[in-house]
Amino acid sequence: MLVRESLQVYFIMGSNNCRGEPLQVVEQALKGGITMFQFREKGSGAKTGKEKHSLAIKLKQLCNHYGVPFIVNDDVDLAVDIGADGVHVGQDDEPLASVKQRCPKSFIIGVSATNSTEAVQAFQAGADYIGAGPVFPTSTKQDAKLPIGLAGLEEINRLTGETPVTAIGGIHTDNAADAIKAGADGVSVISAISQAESPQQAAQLLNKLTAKKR
Ligand SMILES: Cc1ncsc1CCOP(=O)(O)O
Ligand SMILES: C=C1C=NC(C(F)(F)F)=NC1=N
Ligand SMILES: [Mg+2]
Repeated sequence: MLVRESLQVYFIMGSNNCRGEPLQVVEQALKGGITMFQFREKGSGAKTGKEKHSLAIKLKQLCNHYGVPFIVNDDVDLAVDIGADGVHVGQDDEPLASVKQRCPKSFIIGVSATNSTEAVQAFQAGADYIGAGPVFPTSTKQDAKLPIGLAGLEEINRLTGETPVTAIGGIHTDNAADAIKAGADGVSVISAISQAESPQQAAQLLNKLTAKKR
């Protein structure tokens, strides 16, 4: 499976990001055509321990059923333990080299970058993909840094060579195509799908807006 293709519509969610039942929201998003899913159980009201573990397993099974890669945010031990397809780590998490040592060779390992320096470091460390952002203002991540804008996204894409890049932060149907035009290989969203009236329709529309002209 090519990571670049899987990055087209990358839905990220935790139980505290959605109004409804997490499993129902993710199933709708899968039906709508998300191409990768990240379990990000973080922030106020997030589950922990056994509750988090069992939700992760249920969501992984759902993604497996739809043939969509299942990625765990931050929690490397959980990702390895439940047989996820990969893990996403931030700058202040464990360094990529040591994460790699603890994960199966087949793991997809993604790294966050909030500026060009971090993006180049991730590229040089051999990240399988880079999450560049926040591109636009977002209220979903409490400690999000200053938005880098489309110019910042373009610069990161210029500097990271062949490493796939996904744009994250305030991405919605009105700016998703701009992110692709700025060179991103795909978009990552939380609220655009998790807070949508119909997560399925939101996913469908984002899939259309991010399809690369062949
Ligand atoms: C996890 C994360 N990292 C940078 S911005 C962000 C939150 C994105 O949420 P939304 O898609 O609702 O703006
Ligand atoms: C903070 C994050 C930044 N980027 C990404 C992704 F979109 F997956 F690359 N996920 C995160 N959790
Ligand atoms: Mg690139």
